Amino acid sequence: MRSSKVIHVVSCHAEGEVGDVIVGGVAPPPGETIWEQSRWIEQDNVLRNFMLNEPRGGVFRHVNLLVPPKHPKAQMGWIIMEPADVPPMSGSNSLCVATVLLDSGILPMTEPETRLILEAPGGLIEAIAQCRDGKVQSVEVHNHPSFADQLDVWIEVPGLGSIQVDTAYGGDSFAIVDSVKLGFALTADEAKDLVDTGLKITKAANEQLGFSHPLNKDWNHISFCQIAAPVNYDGGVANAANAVVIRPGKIDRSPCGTGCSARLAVLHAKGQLNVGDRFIGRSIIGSEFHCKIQSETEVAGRKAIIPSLSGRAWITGTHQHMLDPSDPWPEGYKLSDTWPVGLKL
Ligand SMILES: O=C(O)[C@H]1NCC[C@@H]1O
Repeated sequence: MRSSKVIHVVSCHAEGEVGDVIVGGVAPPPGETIWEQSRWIEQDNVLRNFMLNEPRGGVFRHVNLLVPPKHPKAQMGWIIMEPADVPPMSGSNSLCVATVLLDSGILPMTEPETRLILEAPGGLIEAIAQCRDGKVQSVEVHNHPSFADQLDVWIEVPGLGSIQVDTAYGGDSFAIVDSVKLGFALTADEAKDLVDTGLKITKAANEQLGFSHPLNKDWNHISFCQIAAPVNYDGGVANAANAVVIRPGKIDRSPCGTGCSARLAVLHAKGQLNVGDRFIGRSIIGSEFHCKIQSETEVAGRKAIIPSLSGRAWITGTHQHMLDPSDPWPEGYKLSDTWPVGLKL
C-alpha cells in the first residue's frame, strides 16, 4: 500500500444529513481569519474535490475540516465544505462537529452538559451538548444573527409562473416559498420534483432578487430554496415541515438549521413569532430540529434575531482516505447522472 496523503475522518450525520468531520491529516489552510481560510479552501478546491467527488464522496456528502480557532473565546474552529458552497455556517454540520469533538474525546465532555464556543467561518456559535454515559445526546446551537431580507416579493419562474417568496439569512441565504401553493405535500416520493422545482426557484431568485450580506460582502447569493409548509400550532408550539433544496440537486435530509433560522427570522419580521417562542422544523424524512428565538439583535441597522436549534447527531464510522500516487484521478470526478453539472445559479 502506498499513499501520499492520509486524511482521518469521523463520519457523522445530524438528523439524517451527512456531516463528516476531518480530525487529522490536513494542515490548517492559510488565512488570518477562519473566513479567509474558508475562501482559500474554496478557491484551491483540491481538498473539496478529494473529499466530495467520487470515488470518495458524492453529492449527498458534506465534510467539515477542524482548524485551530482564531478567536480567543473559541475552543475549536471549522470549515464547512458543501457540494456547491463553502458557507458561513451550517446547522446540521455544527451538530456533527460538536458531537464528534465530544464523543471522540478531542474536547473534554462534562456530564450532564458541556458548553462549547465554536468558530464557524461566519463567526462564533455556542453549542450546548446534553451528555450521558460518555455520549452526546443532543446539541443546542445558538446561531449567527439571522434576518429577513425581502418579504412577500414576486418572481417569475420558468415553467412555474409567478411565485411569491421571502428571502432571509440564517447563517446561509434562502428563498422561502409556500409548499401548498406549489402543490407539494413534502413527502419522500416528491424528492426529485422538489429538487427540480427548488433549483428553478433558487436560480430565478438569484437573478431577480439577489442577496448581499450587509457585513460580509463575500456572501452575495441565495444558496438554497426552502419549500416550507404553512405553520401549524400544536400545544401552542409552532411547527412546520420543509424541504430545503441544496444545489446542485439534493434535499436536506435534516430540517436544515440555517433554514429554520431564516424561517424564524421571517416569522419574527412578520410578527408571527416573538422572542422566547419555540418552533419545530420537520424534514422530509421526519426528523426534527427544536428551535427558539433566543433574543433580538441587529445586523448593520437591520432587525435580526439570535435563533437556536437543537437536534441529535450520530457517528457512523471512521475512515482513512488515502491517495495512491499512481491513481490517475487524484481529485476524483463528477458525472451528471448523480451530480448535476452545468447548473448555474
Ligand atoms: O442544517 C443546515 O443548516 C444545513 N444542512 C445542509 C445544508 C445546510 O448547511
